Amino acid sequence: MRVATKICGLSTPETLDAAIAGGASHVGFVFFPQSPRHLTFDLAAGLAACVPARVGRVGVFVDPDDALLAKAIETGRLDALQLHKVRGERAAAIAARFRLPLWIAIAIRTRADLDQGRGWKGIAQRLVYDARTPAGALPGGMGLRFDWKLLDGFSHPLPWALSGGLSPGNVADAIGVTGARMVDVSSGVESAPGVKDVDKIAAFLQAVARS
Ligand SMILES: O=C(O)c1ccccc1NCC(=O)[C@H](O)[C@H](O)COP(=O)(O)O
Repeated sequence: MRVATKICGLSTPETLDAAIAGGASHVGFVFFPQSPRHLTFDLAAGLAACVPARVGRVGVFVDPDDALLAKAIETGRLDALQLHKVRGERAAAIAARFRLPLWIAIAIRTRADLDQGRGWKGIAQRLVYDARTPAGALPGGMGLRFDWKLLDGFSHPLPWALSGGLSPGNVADAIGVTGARMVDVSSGVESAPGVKDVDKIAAFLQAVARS
């Protein structure tokens, strides 16, 4: 079965088209003003209108309030919400109010970090294993990877995606080592922070399709 791929942090029609044409299963729209990939609601609306029904639109948020979520869901026509730095109770309230699948980002540095995933059963639909970033840095999109061997033998409580520091050059290895059925990339398909590169997107998706 083909490995699903989310290309995250898209912000132009050309790079969105490259992701869709290359076979991405999901595209990620970031709603976090501190990020170089942050989308205005107008931009999100324009991009969302170009995404076919077979491709999922995932909104990426850092501890968002309801007003941001409501506007982003409406303009970005979101199919799922990826949440960073959100506690269980708050996430449950978001799920109850907005009735969309939750993808929870788990920041990984040690094997013990993986265990946090167990608390999300019954609240989230997917875990996104990403590398823990330094204090004060963005919680994602930093091109940092964790030790994939930490996933060896781990019994995953939920469907999961592998994220953090993936690139066209290492994604096949990453899939081979971890057995991931879904991968997520942002800076590995950029030429500068926030600037996606159509050739890198195509190369990444080709590498995934070959694995
Ligand atoms: O991408 C961002 O700017 C971002 C900002 C704040 C929270 C999350 C963010 N991205 C989340 C993602 O899903 C990225 O694809 C993931 O962290 C992997 O990024 P990278 O290591 O650059 O491939």
